[in-house]
Amino acid sequence: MNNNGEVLVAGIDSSTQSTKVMVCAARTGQVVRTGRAEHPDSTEIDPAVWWSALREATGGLLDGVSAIGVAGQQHGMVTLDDAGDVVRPALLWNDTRSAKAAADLTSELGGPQKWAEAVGSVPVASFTVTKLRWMAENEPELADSVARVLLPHDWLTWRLVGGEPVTDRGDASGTGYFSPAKRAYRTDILATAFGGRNPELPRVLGPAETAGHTPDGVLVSAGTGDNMAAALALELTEGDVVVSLGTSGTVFGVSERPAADATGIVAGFADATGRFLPLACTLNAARVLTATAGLLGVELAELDRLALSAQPGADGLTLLPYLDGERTPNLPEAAGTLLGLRRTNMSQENLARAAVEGMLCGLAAGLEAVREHGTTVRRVLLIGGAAQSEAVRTVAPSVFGVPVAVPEPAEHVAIGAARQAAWALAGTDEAPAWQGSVATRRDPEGDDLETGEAIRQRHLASRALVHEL
Ligand SMILES: Nc1ncnc2c1ncn2[C@@H]1O[C@H](COP(=O)(O)OP(=O)(O)O)[C@@H](O)[C@H]1O
Ligand SMILES: O=C(CO)[C@@H](O)[C@H](O)COP(=O)(O)O
Repeated sequence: MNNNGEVLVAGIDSSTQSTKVMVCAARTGQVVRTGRAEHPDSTEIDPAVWWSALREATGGLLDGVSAIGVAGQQHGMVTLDDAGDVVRPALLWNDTRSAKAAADLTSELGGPQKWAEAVGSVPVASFTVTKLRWMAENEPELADSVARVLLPHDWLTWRLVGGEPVTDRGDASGTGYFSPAKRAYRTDILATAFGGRNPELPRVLGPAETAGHTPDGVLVSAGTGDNMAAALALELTEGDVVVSLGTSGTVFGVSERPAADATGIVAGFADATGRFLPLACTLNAARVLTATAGLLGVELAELDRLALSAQPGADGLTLLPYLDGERTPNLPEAAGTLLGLRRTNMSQENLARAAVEGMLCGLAAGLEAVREHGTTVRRVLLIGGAAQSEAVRTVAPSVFGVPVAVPEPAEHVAIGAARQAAWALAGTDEAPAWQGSVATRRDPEGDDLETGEAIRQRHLASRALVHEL
């Protein structure tokens, strides 16, 4: 409670690049305090680093807070031994070493269709199940000492409350051994993947259930995956589709029905309310812009200025921005490609524009896929770090071909985790109605739709040419 007698809740977002904290009024969602701490740039990480970041980001902010919710980057493999100690550094969602394990597992279970039916998704290197297979094959002695497997948010929640580890449907649905439709683990799939081993899994809590209490008596909610938390913050209704531009680029909407896409483009996740969250994810989003800015030797604001001073289409330059490999399309070993260079178009402006367009085209393909799988797309809600970019905000409506709204404030994952905490505290059937955020909206104008379509088609043709897709 604060000095005005208002009940306070805290949401924590432990995502790829940083931990963010939002302390909010439980009744309205108004943000009263914020905190942040950075993570190292690596695809494997000792979970103790997340714990230090959580303590740093929350330092002094939790006084008077009645409930906490933790949202985390999805899929990361946290392995614990009998004593509860970490067996090896966590392998993160963007670590592609398990690409072959993913392909092997896909055929062993009878192909993509069987996987989509069993767990809602076809596994790629991001999924926890593939990382366990990789560990079983490459580190069998370490695998033998694994007594329990958790996800990043499960582990942090457990560090806060102790006792029996728990998770929620949303995050569990990204493991590859949980069926969102049946709301149950597939321990048979886990054992097959992990060389016959049967590690303990966290108990799956309902959306408003309590994970436990901190030693100071603060309630901790079930927590969830970062994309699920963002969906909870934005109170999505039919027709709203989120595009999140963080380390990953994600496209998702809330659905009453589970998805089962045998092409593997759309993952059939669960959300944090009891519904479903069909989602497409790219490995290359905000960092395409930071890497391009680095190459050009400019700050992000200057990258924006350069991109906006080039013509749409970057005078024929196309960047396939697979700088960290790619997940959608499934090209884990790919590198980036710049096509269409001419002496006359080799400018900083065109390269900056091609970076923005190339990143957004990857998301446009995801948008098309979620649409094909039954999600109505009336407008895009643009969130995540790179939604702060003026160039991204300007180019997105034409490349996506729909109106784009940019809600404020920006840390929606942490706000969603805080809303879940307020829900668990209230113990009501529905999450508390919060005031929501004001969004600035831009519609495609004039020739934007034709221009965007031409940019998308050129991107797809370039993809097909380089990667034989
Ligand atoms: N104005 C901006 N233009 C482009 N990128 C930005 C801008 N502001 C922040 N970013 C980028 O957003 C990323 C962080 O976004 P965030 O959603 O917090 O990522 P994650 O959740 O994956 O940790 C960083 O790569 C950062 O450089
Ligand atoms: O793997 C996925 C979604 O399936 C990623 O979206 C991760 O959940 C990481 O999110 P960010 O740190 O990029 O927000």
